[in-house]
Amino acid sequence: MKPRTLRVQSAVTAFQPHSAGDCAALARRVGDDFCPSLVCKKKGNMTLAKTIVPVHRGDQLTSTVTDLTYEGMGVVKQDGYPLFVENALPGEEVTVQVTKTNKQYGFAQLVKRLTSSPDRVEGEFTDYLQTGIAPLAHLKYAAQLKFKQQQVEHLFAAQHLAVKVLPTLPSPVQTGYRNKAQIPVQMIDGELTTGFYRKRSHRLVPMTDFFIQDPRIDEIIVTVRDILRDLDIAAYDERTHRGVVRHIMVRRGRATGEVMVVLVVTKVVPALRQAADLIKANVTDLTTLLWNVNSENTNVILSDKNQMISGPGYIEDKIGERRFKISPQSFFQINSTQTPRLYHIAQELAEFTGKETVIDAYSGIGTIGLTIAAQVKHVYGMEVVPAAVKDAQANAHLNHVDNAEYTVGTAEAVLPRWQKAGIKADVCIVDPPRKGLASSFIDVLKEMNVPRIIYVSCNPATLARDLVHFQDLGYAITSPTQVVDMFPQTPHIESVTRLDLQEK
Ligand SMILES: C[S@@+](CC[C@H](N)C(=O)[O-])C[C@H]1O[C@@H](n2cnc3c(N)ncnc32)[C@H](O)[C@@H]1O
Repeated sequence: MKPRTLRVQSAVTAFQPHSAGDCAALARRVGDDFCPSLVCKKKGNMTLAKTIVPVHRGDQLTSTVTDLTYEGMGVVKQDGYPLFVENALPGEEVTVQVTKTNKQYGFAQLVKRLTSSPDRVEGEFTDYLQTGIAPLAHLKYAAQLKFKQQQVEHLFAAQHLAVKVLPTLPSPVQTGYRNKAQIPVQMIDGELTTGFYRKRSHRLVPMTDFFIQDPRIDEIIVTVRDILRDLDIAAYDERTHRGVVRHIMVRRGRATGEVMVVLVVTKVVPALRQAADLIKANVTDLTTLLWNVNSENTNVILSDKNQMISGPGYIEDKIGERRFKISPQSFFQINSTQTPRLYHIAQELAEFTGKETVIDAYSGIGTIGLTIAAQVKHVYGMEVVPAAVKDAQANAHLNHVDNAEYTVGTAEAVLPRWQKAGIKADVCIVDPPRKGLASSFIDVLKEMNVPRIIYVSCNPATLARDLVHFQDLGYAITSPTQVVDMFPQTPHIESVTRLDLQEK
């Protein structure tokens, strides 16, 4: 198809007669569904503007990138209609071709970069950008840190939250930092192939260097892949539901060097016995090997069915001076060099005196609670994954901590039980997953009059929502938000904020 070439800006003003397409552009500029032009209004012509898209698939346009989305894509606008473009940075002049349009926004592909941003890292990052492994790999690290701080500022401003956001704390290690990999496999040209899914798809981009993972983990994945290839063990095909291996998962303790290999399989076939022998012989630093049997038609990677093949079924790693047992299903912070710094910030903000009863909500394997246990009177933790709670209990023992206890259950179900039991907490540290806190959980914290909250967040959008809820209930945000870069080269944002219940 021959590309249509478009003008970049429409010159319509509020008083000029204009076409339906221009109505759409004007409406978008003021963020309304209807054309705001006085000419239209006079005529009573309230065009439903958002249904008109000013570009079509195949169109080419040349424009300046105005912004970077929270997913790290450049934004180019045609008459106010945003197009998202991979590998395009703010300030760069680009020619793009439209690949897809929706009502509110579209996607376009870079055809040519006419100017380069001073923040651009020279190099070829296409695989990382298109799979979403490292969507910010093309942005200099200092600019990544600024981008994350600004993302939080924008989200707070949108919720009218007057909270200062401190400059992002850089990660000591910016590539090769991930201590865990969950790598999908597919048959490509008859061979079991490792890689990563192209964004918004399950099409595998073949890959063996995963850039942000511990390089030893990358080596182990290739070793395991070659063993599976030699034994003709097929990758699972989610369209036909045939094949065996779905994912290769590897965890490696940064401080201990202990290695866990988990093959996620649909069924345990006889050839896996030989695979086990070869993995044990060739992964010389192997600590434990498991099969995780997942026969469901699902995007969830691990089932709860582990079959132990060798070793104890877990590895150990250290955060600061403490040692932690980590099972396959348990959450463990993936950036081991930055985790102690994140916890230290939370601890400093809490200003413990030794007399506090602390709730460690969303406690995982107990890493936060056990890190602070020596500075407080008692820790109560709750966590939804039973294996993680077992690990937390074992970790209390391992670290000679006798003032911490852990309960299985959702935070929103366990907290009301503790309220009924008369538990009085001085501080609650929350560290929820990306969906943030259940609103009923926040309500119960207020009913229990928990005076101080330390909010460790991995999603500033839900953080902003939850801070508004806390404020509405009488909490004040009493610290700036400290952004901590746990995920270099990616747009993921971790932060810590303190709130205090205000006296009436
Ligand atoms: C971001 S992790 C934090 C874990 C731990 N604080 C740490 O630093 O390692 C969130 C944890 O919340 C758990 N989780 C998810 N939803 C939950 C819920 N509704 N109630 C309790 N725990 C939940 C997850 O299994 C995970 O262990």
